[in-house]
Amino acid sequence: MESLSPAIGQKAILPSTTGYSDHDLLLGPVRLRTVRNLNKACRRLRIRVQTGNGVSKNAAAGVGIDFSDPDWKLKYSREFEARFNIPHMTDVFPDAVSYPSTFCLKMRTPITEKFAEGYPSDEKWHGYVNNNDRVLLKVINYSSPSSAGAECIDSNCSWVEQWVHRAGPREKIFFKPEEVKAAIVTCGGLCPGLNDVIRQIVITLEIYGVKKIVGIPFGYRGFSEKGLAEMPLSRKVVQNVHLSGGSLLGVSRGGPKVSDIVDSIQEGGINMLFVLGGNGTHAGANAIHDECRKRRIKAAVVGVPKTIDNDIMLMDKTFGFDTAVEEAQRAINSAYIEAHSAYRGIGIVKLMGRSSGFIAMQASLASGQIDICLIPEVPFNLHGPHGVLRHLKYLLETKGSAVVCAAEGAGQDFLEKTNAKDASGNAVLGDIGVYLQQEIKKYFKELGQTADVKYIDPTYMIRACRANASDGILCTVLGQNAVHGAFAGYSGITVGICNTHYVYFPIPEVISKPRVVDPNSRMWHRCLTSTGQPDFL
Ligand SMILES: Nc1ncnc2c1ncn2[C@@H]1O[C@H](COP(=O)(O)OP(=O)(O)O)[C@@H](O)[C@H]1O
Ligand SMILES: O=P(O)(O)OC[C@H]1O[C@](O)(COP(=O)(O)O)[C@@H](O)[C@@H]1O
Ligand SMILES: [Mg+2]
Repeated sequence: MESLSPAIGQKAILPSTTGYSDHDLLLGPVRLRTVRNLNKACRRLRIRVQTGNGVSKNAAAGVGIDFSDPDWKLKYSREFEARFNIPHMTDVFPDAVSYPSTFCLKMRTPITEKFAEGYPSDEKWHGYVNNNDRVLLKVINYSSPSSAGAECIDSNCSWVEQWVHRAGPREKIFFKPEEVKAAIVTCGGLCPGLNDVIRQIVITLEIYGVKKIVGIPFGYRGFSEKGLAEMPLSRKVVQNVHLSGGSLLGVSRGGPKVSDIVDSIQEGGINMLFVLGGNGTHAGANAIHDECRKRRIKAAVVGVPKTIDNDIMLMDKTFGFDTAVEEAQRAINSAYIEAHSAYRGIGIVKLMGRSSGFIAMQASLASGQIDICLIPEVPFNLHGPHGVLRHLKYLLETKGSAVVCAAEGAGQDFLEKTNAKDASGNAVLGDIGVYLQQEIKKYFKELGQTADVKYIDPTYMIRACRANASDGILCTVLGQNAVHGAFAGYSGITVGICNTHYVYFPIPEVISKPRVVDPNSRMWHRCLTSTGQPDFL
């Protein structure tokens, strides 16, 4: 490893291989020879090393801005507003006609069948969201770029307001309910809460007065594969679907070209499409939205982000994540019991998380039973004086047992690369859990010491289950807001929760890159505090 021995008061530039890069750190009176020592020193000096992740974020945020311009903040805010503008039907059809909303909870019974005489409205009802309502995207005013997790635009970390669009029902709608044919599709892997979202979309569409609602079977494939017919949906059909996990409609990876999907949309007369899926699905949804615009189809394409990995940018969390973390507790607790009851027992639990370690981090934090948490975002050594194996030896000597929680994507550098891809083009990863189990057994065998290693892989169990109560509520609000967004004439948008408020984002902003755990974040530091694990570097 590169040796670091800068003088006191000098700036240290760390090698990029450490996972920390390009940051400036004023050093105190500590001789620093390795990154490990530097990390220790940082803790002693109570200063934090800015991660590569955080710095690149900071640098990216301020790119192209002339900070000497006294109006730079105003200009930045304007550019931000333009970036987060949500596409509307009137962008393409300036003469599109709007109608008073049929979503008025004061006029629910009886639900009007015909709207020829005009739509019911109640002037006294103040349940609508104004198109100009906004929600603050960032709520922390960082006083310094060295504050944990600081996301700064300029070198002073100046406060600049960043607003995004508030979700909810609008007073004017751009679709006549009797002319709507709405379709719902669920793509990618399973996620707790898919049925809850489907249910809420159907129920809300019916409240608006929509009669033609269909489900597209088995993801985007349902648009093209022969023999897969649309599934008629109604409140009656979806009434109890949230009581079980999975997707009523089925899911799939891979599928037809975007142009074929749009052909199918056109042929089927679909003018509202609700797309439930992760980053891949949203890339598809945005492409469908673009293609619809190109063909001048008056359709609304609205996404609802679905991923237990929680790897979608800008939102507090995605639905299903909390449930997955909760389900993971059972596997962790079993691993703990096995390890704790065995003579020199070691439990390993592998949890989903292809490129983001949120499930492993939160599940470790929640359980309080994990000694070592390994995630894709934080490199680690297995062997050597500071490796995971040496620490396990220490744990067996001091505690008598140990439990490791590894995210699926952690430590992939140790495994042979196959370049295999799934039908959607996602990399198929090697099994880090099996590898850890083998290496741990080998290590203790070579030492001539006992280690009773148990590996638990609950992979599909944490997502093939019913949503818990908090996810159920999140699904409800997201599903309803997806329908409100479509009726309001927006398209190419997705719904999310942001600082506890519900918002609409333009799709490209949330899929520009996967959301990952920031190793400089307070949450990762809290996880390290809880497990007590060293840096493994
Ligand atoms: N860049 C893309 N453009 C269009 N469609 C995509 C794109 N990436 C993935 N898809 C499609 O989206 C669907 C789900 O993608 P996948 O990556 O499997 O799951 P997720 O949406 O959960 O990330 C698949 O049918 C896949 O073909
Ligand atoms: O075996 P499958 O169905 O491809 O799913 C496994 C993948 O599901 C995930 O939870 C993510 O799924 P999505 O892409 O659907 O969000 C990954 O962490 C994991 O690799
Ligand atoms: Mg994905």
